[in-house]
Amino acid sequence: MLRFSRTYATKPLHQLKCGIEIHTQLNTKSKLFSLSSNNAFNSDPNTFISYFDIGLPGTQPKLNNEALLYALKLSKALQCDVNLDSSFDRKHYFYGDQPLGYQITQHFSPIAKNGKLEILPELDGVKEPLTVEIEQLQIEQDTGKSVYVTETATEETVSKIDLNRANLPLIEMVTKPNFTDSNQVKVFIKKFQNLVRYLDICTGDLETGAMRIDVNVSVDGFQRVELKNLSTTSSVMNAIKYEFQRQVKLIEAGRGDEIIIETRGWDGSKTNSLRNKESSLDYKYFPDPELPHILLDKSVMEELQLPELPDQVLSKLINKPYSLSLKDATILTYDLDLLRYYLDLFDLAVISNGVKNSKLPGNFVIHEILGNFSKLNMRFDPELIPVAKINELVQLIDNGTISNSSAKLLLQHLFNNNEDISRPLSELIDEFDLRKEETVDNDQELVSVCQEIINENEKTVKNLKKKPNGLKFLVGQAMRVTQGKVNAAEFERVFKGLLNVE
Ligand SMILES: Nc1ncnc2c1ncn2[C@@H]1O[C@H](COP(=O)(O)OP(=O)(O)OP(=O)(O)O)[C@@H](O)[C@H]1O
Ligand SMILES: [Mg+2]
Ligand SMILES: [Mg+2]
Repeated sequence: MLRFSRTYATKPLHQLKCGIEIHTQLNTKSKLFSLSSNNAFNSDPNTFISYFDIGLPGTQPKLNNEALLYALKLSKALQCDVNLDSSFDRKHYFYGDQPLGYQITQHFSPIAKNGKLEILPELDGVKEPLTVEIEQLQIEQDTGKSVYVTETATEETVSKIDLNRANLPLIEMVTKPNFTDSNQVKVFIKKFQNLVRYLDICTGDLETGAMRIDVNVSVDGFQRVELKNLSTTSSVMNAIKYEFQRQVKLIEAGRGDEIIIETRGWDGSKTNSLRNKESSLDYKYFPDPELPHILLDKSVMEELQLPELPDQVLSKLINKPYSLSLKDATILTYDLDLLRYYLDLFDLAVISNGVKNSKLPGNFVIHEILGNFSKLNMRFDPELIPVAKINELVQLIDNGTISNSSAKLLLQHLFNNNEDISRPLSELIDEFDLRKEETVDNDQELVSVCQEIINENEKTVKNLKKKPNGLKFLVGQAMRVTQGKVNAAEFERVFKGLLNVE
């Protein structure tokens, strides 16, 4: 018989270690070192370029202060030590999409170091807390794009170059290798994405390349491998899992030394070597003589104001007066438009108009409104259903004019017949006969409806002890009979009384 000691059985056999690098493209008005517009996404190739962007001799870089401001905002949000004297360096390599022959980056003296981002059980739904240490932030230029096209006439593959992206501002953020499982990486990416959106410095989208992630993976202290071309969070996760397994197999076969420092790509199902250490370039870094140092006064960081950040918003939402579940609060923080809509509704309905059931705004926005948008296959759009309308609806439920289910029907109607948005709700309520009837409000009436349903569903009633879900079925029947004019909770109460169940 096999015996495992307690520690042996619970300790993972192999230790994963991961550090990540994220390139964040800043949504400034102009490029990093020129005045061409930073608005090139989806436009014709080579239409957003200046002489400097394409590397014409004699042109000189001038730092865009807006990009610097964005970098400082991110540094502050990540609690970094900001460097009061940072500078730019040239990283040399030859490639068609890099016309200068070098990339301007911050190699020797980056803008910020030693930050952190906390992953917390109470806000991020993880089991263990994790402090992700930020090694550094550096400001650098983006490169152009190479596009490979096969000409139909000659069947020759040619490489075309689009320099719209050249010289766009990027921040490279490098974490320490603090991650020990892929889920932590996923949570971190989501958190970072949300952070840059709240700071309004980047769209945070991976699909468009506005955010690009490289992951470094090592196992049991062997060499690290860098993974590139990861354009979705799921490809990041899958690539880490695949690479972990690949390295574990080598280690278990006693071939751990074959794991070499290299860059590997992800093709959707496996990682493939792109370049190894021997072929890695010597970038011959040296300080850019054309760019002055960035000299900052200490007071700049103290005076820099940040907007409310995602973690602060999340804590606000799960506490009074909102008291949302972590899950619902998280959904709201992922979409700034939806968050504003919810807060406006809560303000109007609960704070200004005294709606007693403070759960109604959350239930309507997160479940009903989002549900209707997703049925229509649409992104949330606050224009389609004005918040004032939902405020009215919520009040009508709260003061007992209509039931919850009638309100949901009404909302669905407004989604499907958007022209009715301008009609008063009272008119629609009368038209569809949704007003709660006084007689139905009366317990006697409810009892007789429920009794009839009990008589018609003997089997469900008999099995109720074994299958308590049967109660929901009975309530559903009663709702159907009364066309949703009575709340489900009312019926549940009467059924429980008549059937003597808890
Ligand atoms: N043993 C390790 N296992 C996994 N990751 C590691 C390990 N050691 C370092 N890393 C990670 O590797 C990354 C190194 O990034 P950094 O930008 O400093 O250098 P680089 O990858 O060599 O340069 P480049 O920017 O040219 O890719 C960091 O995210 C760091 O956390
Ligand atoms: Mg790297
Ligand atoms: Mg790097």
